[in-house]
Amino acid sequence: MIAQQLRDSGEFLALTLAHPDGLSPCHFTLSNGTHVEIWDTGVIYFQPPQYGQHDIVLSCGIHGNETAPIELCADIVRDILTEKLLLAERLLVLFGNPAAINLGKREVTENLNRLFSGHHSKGAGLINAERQRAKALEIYVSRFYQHTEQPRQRYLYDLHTAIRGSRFEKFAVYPYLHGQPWRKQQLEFLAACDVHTVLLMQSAASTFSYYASNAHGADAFTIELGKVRPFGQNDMRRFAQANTTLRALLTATLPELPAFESIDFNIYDVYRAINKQTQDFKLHFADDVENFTSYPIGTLLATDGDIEYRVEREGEALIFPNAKVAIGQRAILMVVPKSITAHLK
Ligand SMILES: O=C(O)CCC(=O)N[C@@H](CCC(=O)O)C(=O)O
Ligand SMILES: [Zn+2]
Repeated sequence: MIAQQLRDSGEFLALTLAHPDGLSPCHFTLSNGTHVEIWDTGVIYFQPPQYGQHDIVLSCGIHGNETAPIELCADIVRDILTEKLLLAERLLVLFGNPAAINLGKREVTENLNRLFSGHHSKGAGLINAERQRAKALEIYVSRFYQHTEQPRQRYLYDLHTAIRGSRFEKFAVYPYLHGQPWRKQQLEFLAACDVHTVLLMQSAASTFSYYASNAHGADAFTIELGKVRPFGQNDMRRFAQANTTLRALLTATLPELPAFESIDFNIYDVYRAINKQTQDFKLHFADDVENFTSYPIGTLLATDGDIEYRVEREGEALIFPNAKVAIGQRAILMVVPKSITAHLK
């Protein structure tokens, strides 16, 4: 019944949103031979009869109000289920937080993207749906990657949108690699997605992309596609290149990509994170100040009780400023331009 519905309509997102708290596993095979398994609400696995060397996880809706990537992934899933897109790689698609998507909110109780790498079970433990979901998503990603002993290339692209506008509308966060070189080929792939701005994290994080990178050796990124808008209000033409390039990866039709040239990129080092320590945390710039804005050295950025945070370095720019985060969490990332011709592989 569900299988037939999905084959006809391809509406896995609608099915997910109708069952935000869980969906019984089921599986079926499309007439083109692609095997489909639903592992849970928002969790769908595809295995084509012949597949290449790439194990690809596409995730979206880790934050419920970041709708452009949800629309993009829902379209890809629909096209696979209705056999318009002939998959050539193993693929796991995740709609991260269905209950938050239904509410049109970033989170229900807690920020899901701060709960990975076991953070879901720290402190009070698995006390809410987001903590349980983070743990379940880790299990699904592990199951997907551990399918075979043979070495395969693992990817995870976690698609988001930023709360604010951004001077560079599309950008990626490259998780901390613990001193390993950044991958040129992945930067070329991002450029093909029309993502030319990359932030290099310098420390471990509790995000989904860091988890996939660190725990599974995946090439993993958080990719920001524009600004938060309600469903139906996204100009998807702005993400057409990301859509086309991801589909080319899935169908093994990616053309040879232009070679990495540092001139094509804005690369930034994440130089420091400012964490909120008290309820008095306050930003000293307007809500419409965009990501990547920089101010002269000494400018007051934020106060937290008696603590003042000022611009420390020439060219330092602000990313993801948000005074509403929970105490203890990052309220701004500060980045500085970097040249990375060395330390690439
Ligand atoms: O615009 C914002 O303030 C947040 C947008 C967003 O959700 N970004 C991710 C980035 C994750 C990472 O650092 O890799 C997040 O904050 O979870
Ligand atoms: Zn997000």
